[in-house]
Amino acid sequence: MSNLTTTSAWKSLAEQAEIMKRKQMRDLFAADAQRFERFSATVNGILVDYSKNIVDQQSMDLLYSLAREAEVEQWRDRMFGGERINFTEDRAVLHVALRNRSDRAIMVDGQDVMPEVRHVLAKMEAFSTAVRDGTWVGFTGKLVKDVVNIGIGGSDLGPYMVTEALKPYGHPNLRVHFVSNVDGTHIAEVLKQCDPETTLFLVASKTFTTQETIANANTAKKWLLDALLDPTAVSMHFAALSTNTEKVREFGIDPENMFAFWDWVGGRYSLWSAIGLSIAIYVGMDHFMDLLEGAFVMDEHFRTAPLERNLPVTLALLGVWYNNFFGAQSHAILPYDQYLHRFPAYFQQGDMESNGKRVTRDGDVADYSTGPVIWGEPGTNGQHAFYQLIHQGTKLIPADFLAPAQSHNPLGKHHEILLSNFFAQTEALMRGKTEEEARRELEASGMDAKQVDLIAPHKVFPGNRPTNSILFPKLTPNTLGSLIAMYEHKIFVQGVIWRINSFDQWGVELGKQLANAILPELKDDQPLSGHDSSTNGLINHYKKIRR
Ligand SMILES: O=P(O)(O)OC[C@H]1O[C@@H](O)[C@@H](O)[C@@H](O)[C@@H]1O
Repeated sequence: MSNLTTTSAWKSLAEQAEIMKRKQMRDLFAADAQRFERFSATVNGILVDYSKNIVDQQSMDLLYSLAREAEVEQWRDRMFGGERINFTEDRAVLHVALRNRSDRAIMVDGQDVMPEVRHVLAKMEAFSTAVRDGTWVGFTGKLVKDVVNIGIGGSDLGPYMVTEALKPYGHPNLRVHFVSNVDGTHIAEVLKQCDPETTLFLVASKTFTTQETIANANTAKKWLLDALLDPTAVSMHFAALSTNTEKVREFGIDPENMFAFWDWVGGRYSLWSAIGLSIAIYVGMDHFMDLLEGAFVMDEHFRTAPLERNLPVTLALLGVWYNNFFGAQSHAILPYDQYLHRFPAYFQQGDMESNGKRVTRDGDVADYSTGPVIWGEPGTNGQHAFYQLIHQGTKLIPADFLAPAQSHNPLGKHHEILLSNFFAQTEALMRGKTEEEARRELEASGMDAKQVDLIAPHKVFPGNRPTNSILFPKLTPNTLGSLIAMYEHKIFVQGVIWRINSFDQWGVELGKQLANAILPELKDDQPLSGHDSSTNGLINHYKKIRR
């Protein structure tokens, strides 16, 4: 047995869960007029209402004890203190340093990293301002119109999500594009929209060795040079965002145009670093700094608030509650804001690459469930697609609903319609509809008794489906920064409780290794026999039909 499931907090939670499984949230609300006040909190203007969860005060108290027993506070302090908590890669975990807006030093190996952080921010400011105001021109003297970020995973998802989320703040004469997939279609379709004379490429790669990114960057370079015919043009149309100076130089990008970051910035936590240059160019450095500021406010809350009032901690514990005591396999993120349409995809990497682990810090295989499957789509689209299963299916799917009170596009009644759906969904998921209520409704519609018997069971909603509602005034850079940081710390806390290292990603390596072995085997049409029969069969079939 693992240490985790034998702790007293865990055992008490298991007993408590059995009690709570017999309760209905609608009864918990009826019994406690203060339930909303008790189970909601606001940080930096973001209201998180977690009252629509299958918990009572006793459940929450036990969850906070679990966090205490798991030493969440100590681990949090070790992260902020620059300790090498990512022990499998022997690295500190300091994305919080990137948005440290105070003058507090953040130390790694006895050295304050803040001067370097500020230096790169100043360089990003100078560069992004020059591109935005037209001081920076391309090889033929023309202004930049299209910025193409070439990167994948953490070097793509963050800047892509944020530039989509902050479109209302975007420069009117600049377009940003994101090329990630090694499928040539991705870059081909983007380049069709661009003119070599007015395009700036940002090659974003922490390692600068990622196969997809280097392939796309080489294609971009060729496309540029085929048009501009002079190798010196590269320095005016390419910048690199990376930790690997050597590889950047080898690729032919001017070190002047290199924006550095450090091994203590994980890929999926890197949008706050030089990887965010596309954000800074598109929305301007002031707004980028607001994004950092918002994250900093959440960092300070996470660092200093007692567990019982700590939002990331509370959200993490509720996730553990369903994941480990109610058998939930997934968690939905449902933004009622079209600008946040990439937010669920962003946290698919953020959460699943962090907590999709089965080996504990002690090297044992966990005998309990760890990170959930993260998924979601913006409301109201999701309502007309997969909410059926959330409402009436056999699976328990805890969900976060996010919405701004004010729209950037206040057209007619659109926003009220949107928000009425946001409020209605969590109410419906919590209350459900009893058989008696369903029957009464059908009878009132004039249906005869036989038909009512037939239809009523299908109209029953069991309810008791847990949700968090996250409501904020407006999707500003500052609020977005806080929201992202809130989820990052939630993931951190869960990783601590599950005793895993949330900061490595060895799980992506095996596929890379095998692809590298197969690539040379695809060169000629010789049939293969060295793999299993399925892999041989597929490759040999491909070789027959590829031309
Ligand atoms: O930024 P680079 O080094 O190109 O990595 C891009 C992505 O690669 C993947 O394999 C993962 O390891 C991700 O965490 C990472 O964000």
